[in-house]
Parts: sequence; structure tokens; C-alpha cells
Amino acid sequence: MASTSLHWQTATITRIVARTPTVTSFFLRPAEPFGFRAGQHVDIRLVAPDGYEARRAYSIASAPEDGPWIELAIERLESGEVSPFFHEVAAVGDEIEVRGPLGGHFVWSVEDGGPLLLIGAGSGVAPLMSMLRHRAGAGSTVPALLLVSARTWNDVIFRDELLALEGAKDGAQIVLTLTRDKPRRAGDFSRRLDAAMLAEVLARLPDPPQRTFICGSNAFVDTAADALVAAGVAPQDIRAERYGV
Ligand SMILES: Cc1cc2nc3c(=O)[nH]c(=O)nc-3n(C[C@H](O)[C@H](O)[C@H](O)COP(=O)(O)OP(=O)(O)OC[C@H]3O[C@@H](n4cnc5c(N)ncnc54)[C@H](O)[C@@H]3O)c2cc1C
Repeated sequence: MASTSLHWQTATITRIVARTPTVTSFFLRPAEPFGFRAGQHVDIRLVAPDGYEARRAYSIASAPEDGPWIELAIERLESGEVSPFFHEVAAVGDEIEVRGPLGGHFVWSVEDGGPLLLIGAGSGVAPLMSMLRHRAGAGSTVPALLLVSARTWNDVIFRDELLALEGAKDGAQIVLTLTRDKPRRAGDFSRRLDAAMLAEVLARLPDPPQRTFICGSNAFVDTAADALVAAGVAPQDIRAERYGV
């Protein structure tokens, strides 16, 4: 289990980078830097002048070795409470309340080995990006395959960095499935994730995955997990992070 902390502290927004039309990365430097494992998340607390509080969880997309800042890739949800605040109000230099790291189960470090199978939809790629960045930063050649589901080519968060990671030819494979766009690369898909796709993707790993992480909406996680179990992956080797809805 990874260590966690429920202690609230302030963090300064040091950089803001648009990633896709709906997702922007916010780089936060906590006043008291904390160690974390790839896959963990933080809680954010916003407090209105009348005392009303809103708390939301956000995965850490940066790698543990990247610090002292952490990167959160936040998707703007129409009529949401917290994500529009980040996209419309938050600015470099602002301080916000944060606690973490949190989540002891959805974590991977190079010493955990592989093959590693990562499956994410939309902003659910964030904790998986942390794992791949950590893998690359540590110089690991553990076989790893990331399957990302996004609406279009331009909605793939971290797309250029992901393709560069694959280009390093150190055993990392990236597979995109675009639900509302044509595939642009050999081996990519253009449909919603299904059992046949997962069976095909599993066969691209040199050996069956020993660690599998799925992140996204409840429906996406359920579909992926059911298909993996049907394909013979042991349920105890599958870990899931659900973003809700
Ligand atoms: C462990 C974990 C990690 C996460 N990591 C990330 C991450 O890295 N990036 C990311 O973008 N998200 C992440 N999330 C999701 C995040 O926590 C928020 O749920 C998300 O940002 C939406 O929050 P919000 O306040 O903007 O929207 P909310 O106010 O929570 O609303 C969510 C949706 O519900 C709708 N809604 C709200 N109230 C009503 C109502 N009364 N009637 C009808 N519809 C309504 C809104 O329109 C909106 O579309 C994570 C979640 C978890 C649990």
C-alpha cells in the first residue's frame, strides 16, 4: 500500500498549459512537498466567502520524480462546480487548498514489474500518464501498453508526449481508440472499447499483463474489466480508478 495524508495545505499554481480543447493542466507547488507513487491523487478544496465548500479528487499526472510541483489535468465539465473554476478563474500565482497523496491501491512503481497494461478514457489517462512518465524517468524497459479512448485525435490528452514515449522504442506501446474520428496510425481503432479490441490489444504484449490499471467513468471501467476477465486476465490483477458517473 502507498502512504497517504489527510493533511490540508496550500499549493501555488505555477503554470497552466492547455492540453486539448476541454482539458488543461494545472501545475501546483505544495507548500510542503510530499512524496507520492504514480497513480495516486489529491483532493482539492474550494471555500466560498459564505463558507460553502466544494471538494473534488484529481489524479496526479506528473511522475514522482518530477517535483516539487504536481500536474493535474482537469477536464472542463459544463455546469460543473469545480472544473469550471479552474478553467475560468484560476490563474498562475493563486493559492488553493490541497491534501494528499491519496489512494493506496491504484499505484505502480518500476519495481512492481510487468507487463503493464494501462487502459484509460478521457481525463482518466492522467494517473496512467504518471505511471508511464515514471517508467521512462526510471529508465525501465518493463513492457507497457497504454490503450487510450478519446473522442477525436485532438482530444487525446498528452498525445504528442505519448507518441514520443512510444518512439523511444523501450517497450512502451500506445494504442488510441477514437470514438468519433478515424484512426490516423496503423494499429489504432475508431470505436468504443469492446472485448474484441481488448483481445487484440492483449496479444500485442509479449506476455500476459501482470499489472492492469483501468481509469475512467464507471461504465468504461466496467466494460474494460469485464472484457479483460473474459479474455483470461485474473480479476485480482486488475485495479480500477472510477471518476464517477
Ligand atoms: C480518484 C479520482 C480522481 C480524479 N481525477 C480526475 C482528473 O485527473 N481529471 C479530471 O478532470 N477529473 C478527475 N476526477 C473527477 C473530478 O473529481 C470531478 O468529479 C470532476 O472534475 C467534475 O467536478 P465538477 O465540480 O466540475 O463537476 P460537478 O459539479 O461534480 O458536476 C459533474 C457533472 O454533473 C452535472 N451535475 C451536477 N449537478 C447536477 C444536477 N443537480 N443535476 C444534473 N446534473 C448535474 C454537471 O453538469 C457536470 O456535468 C477524478 C475523480 C476521482 C474520484
